[in-house]
Amino acid sequence: MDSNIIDFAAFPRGTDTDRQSVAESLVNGLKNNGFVSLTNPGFPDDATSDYLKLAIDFFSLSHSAKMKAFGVPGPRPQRGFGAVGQERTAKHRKENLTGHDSWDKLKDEREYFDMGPPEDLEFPNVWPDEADIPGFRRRMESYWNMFEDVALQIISAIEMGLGLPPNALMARCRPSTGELRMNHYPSVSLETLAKGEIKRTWPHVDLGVITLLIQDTVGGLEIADIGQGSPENPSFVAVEPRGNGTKVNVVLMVGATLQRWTNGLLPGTLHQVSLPAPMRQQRNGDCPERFSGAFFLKANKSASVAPLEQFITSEQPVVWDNMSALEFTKRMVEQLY
Ligand SMILES: O=C(O)CCC(=O)C(=O)O
Ligand SMILES: [Fe+2]
Repeated sequence: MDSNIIDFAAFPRGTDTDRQSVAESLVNGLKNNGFVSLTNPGFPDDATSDYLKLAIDFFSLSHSAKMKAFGVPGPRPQRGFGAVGQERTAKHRKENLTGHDSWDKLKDEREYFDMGPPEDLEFPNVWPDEADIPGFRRRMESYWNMFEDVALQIISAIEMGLGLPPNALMARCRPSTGELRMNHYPSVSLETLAKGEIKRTWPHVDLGVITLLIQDTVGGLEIADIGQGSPENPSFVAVEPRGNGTKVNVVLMVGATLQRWTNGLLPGTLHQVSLPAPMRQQRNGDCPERFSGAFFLKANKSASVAPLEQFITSEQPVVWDNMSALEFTKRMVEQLY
């Protein structure tokens, strides 16, 4: 895998030639490596580090304060707080069961908070008490808009890089039902992780269109190397918080919806959260706590998750069911608990 870092600055601001060049490198990176790391994705200075600081503030609340924003598990878009072990990412991938006798034992050692569009009345957000964490709701709503703006710019770039007419993907995204998440991985003993039933996050593909992922400096995010390994035994490569001395602001991943829209041309990014690279040879001790943030750009609720006609050929027929993006979310989320 090459360094796979793309400077996105020229896409929103450059000439047509610059924009085309960024768009093509982005799509080639997604096709060949399954993800890309972006510098200058378009966030205001310090926004991503401030977002991670807000995550620290939220997860430092008492359990009872966090539970005031509890997100009831169910077949619907995820909202609110989920305690450690509640979401079972392992269940999204049948290969994760290999060598284990029950799904119930495969757990993710992480807690999380999810919010959907600020104005969503059908699946409203749930919030902690303002008195417990003043300004949390206001700041999250503003971050949601910030992440959505950048994600939609990236959709324009992907559209261009794929040679699609303008709006071909955008029309299925807007108004988006994106979800902004914060993750906290508590400190966990290496002995617990070595048993193989509990992971920080089990291998999975996110279900939205694209994911923008930000992480603190602990490390541990790993992405399957396309072309290496097999579905039963993927070959994971660490995606360090900073690459080649360059400040990488965001990791861009392909979700299951975009994989479907492109009929598999852009493969869904298989990823997991494992030990930070320097701890791999260690047997004893604790893996330090870690924080990350993700924006899952999700399609308009009524958009289809079927491939665009441009990607359907006799060699590459459609292999997935057609349904609305909302139905797809419900089916996938239902499997997670
Ligand atoms: O924490 C990370 O780096 C990845 C989190 C993740 O995969 C997710 O929230 O879907
Ligand atoms: Fe993920």
